[in-house]
Amino acid sequence: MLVLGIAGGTGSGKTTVVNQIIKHFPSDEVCVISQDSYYRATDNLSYEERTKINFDHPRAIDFELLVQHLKELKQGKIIEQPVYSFVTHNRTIDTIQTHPRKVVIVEGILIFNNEELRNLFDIKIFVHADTDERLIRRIRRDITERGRDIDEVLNRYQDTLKPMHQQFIEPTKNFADIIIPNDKFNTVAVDIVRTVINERL
Ligand SMILES: Nc1ncnc2c1ncn2[C@@H]1O[C@H](COP(=O)(O)OP(=O)(O)O)[C@@H](O)[C@H]1O
Ligand SMILES: Nc1ccn([C@@H]2O[C@H](COP(=O)(O)O)[C@@H](O)[C@H]2O)c(=O)n1
Repeated sequence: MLVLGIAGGTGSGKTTVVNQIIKHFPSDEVCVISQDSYYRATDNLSYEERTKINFDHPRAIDFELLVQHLKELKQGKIIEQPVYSFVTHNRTIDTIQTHPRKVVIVEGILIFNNEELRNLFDIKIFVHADTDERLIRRIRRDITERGRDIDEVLNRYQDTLKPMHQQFIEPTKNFADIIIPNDKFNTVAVDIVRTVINERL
């Protein structure tokens, strides 16, 4: 099994890069785990209280469960990956059965921040896009796909997202084996990653 970690700031294009990588592999050879699925369950909080959570701080993530699940996949076990709702800001009651595959990809903003998780990756990739580009993408995506309005996105950006990115995400670029510049769609970099995967398998 080859485990890839793909990190990068919000809107850098992690999900897009993952989708470009996996479309060239048969579906029974690759699986994806998203850090977003592992936001902590907060059933004890009201919706109003959940909107105030700092979702860009490492403590918002259930790294214990994420590490446990990745270890179980490595042991050949099937896991129940949680399903998270960006609309309710909470885990849903659903899970996705995720099977161990030859290639396992873990993607998320903070995955290189946790040492135990970081040490489970065979290849570490950081997707980079400029700050203004990421903010533009985030505004578009969160309004069309995540049920937000412009004030929500900009307030969150100023209050937590930008400072947390500088403190917890950008420094982890130093852990990367490969940095993908993704201000424009970068098919060359994706081809290189696919070649590296094929060579290692
Ligand atoms: N290279 C790119 N050029 C233009 N838009 C992009 C690029 N990569 C991703 N996007 C768009 O930006 C938004 C955020 O991308 P996404 O892959 O979801 O980022 P992330 O997973 O890092 O938050 C999506 O709407 C996606 O289509
Ligand atoms: N309820 C939530 C939970 C997280 N976020 C934001 O998601 C970003 C990480 O996801 P990406 O797909 O963009 O990597 C992160 O920056 C959180 O602020 C949210 O808005 N609401």
